[in-house]
Amino acid sequence: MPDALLEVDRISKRYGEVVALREMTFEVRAGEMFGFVGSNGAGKTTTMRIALGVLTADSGQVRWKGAPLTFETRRRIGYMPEERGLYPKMKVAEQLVYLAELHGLSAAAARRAAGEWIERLGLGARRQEEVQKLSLGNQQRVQLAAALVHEPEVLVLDEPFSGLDPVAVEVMSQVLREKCDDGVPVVFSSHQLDLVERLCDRVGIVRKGQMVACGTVDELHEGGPARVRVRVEGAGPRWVEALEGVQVVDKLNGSVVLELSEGVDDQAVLRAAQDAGPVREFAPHRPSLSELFRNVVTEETAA
Ligand SMILES: Nc1ncnc2c1ncn2[C@@H]1O[C@H](COP(=O)(O)OP(=O)(O)OP(=O)(O)O)[C@@H](O)[C@H]1O
Repeated sequence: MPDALLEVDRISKRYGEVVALREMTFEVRAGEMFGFVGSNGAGKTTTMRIALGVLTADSGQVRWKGAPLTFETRRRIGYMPEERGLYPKMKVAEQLVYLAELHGLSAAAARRAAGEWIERLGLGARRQEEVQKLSLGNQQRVQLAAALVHEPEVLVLDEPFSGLDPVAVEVMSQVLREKCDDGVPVVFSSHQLDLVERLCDRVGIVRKGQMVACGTVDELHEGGPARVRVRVEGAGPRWVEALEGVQVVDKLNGSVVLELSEGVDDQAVLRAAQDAGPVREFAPHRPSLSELFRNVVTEETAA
């Protein structure tokens, strides 16, 4: 397993009475895309702000390559804040050149990098427009360019996909994947779980300021109850209701997803299905990230 590049180690943070983070912990490795998911108010933005040094933690530590983050190492992070933070009256190209120079690039290198990202992100026709006059999605493209223009060694992006049209989602996904392939770790938060599942190597689910599950989607499911997806032609729900320790947890395009309690023999379920009618589908069911997330949120509500 490759070494962690960015480590968030037991970070806690309160805002007055509100406990925003409780020992939040995770790590991101070279070339890895890490998806950060959680309900509204779970603590994602707070974590990212602390990782960036925009906000200080009450306790815990953020490390880059094993050493605590310093002002210097923070400059190597490409950040896309949730509140976006562009200068509204500045023109697109001017803004990107300015931000690149702020990160230490020479004037010539800044102009070159800004020009490259403007083209890459499909902003060529907008380069001389004021940011405030752009559509929300285009402003977001500029924001991504701003996070990338100084060739960062790690990318931390707060909801980079929100509000983007499908083409922009693809452009952004490709850019992030390329960065990962170059070895740059990418962390991003999102409520679009299908997208997170499709793009990310690993996922962290945050609940009430804590990391409650972290790993690949397969790892997150490990140890969970067995599930099978079954489609019996022309059969209603009766045959399942008659089975002990089996319950329907989902319905998908004419199939049902069954959860089997420990000790239930899946072959007995198959036989019961065959008795009910012609079986057109019978397969192990791997839960989607949305399903896993729903389980966590349900636990939260029940807690
Ligand atoms: N400046 C602040 N003052 C007081 N409380 C705050 C402040 N910022 C955040 N909080 C609280 O801290 C908790 C974590 O908020 P945070 O914005 O980190 O969540 P989030 O996971 O990013 O949510 P969302 O998905 O809605 O963006 C919430 O309870 C929020 O109300």
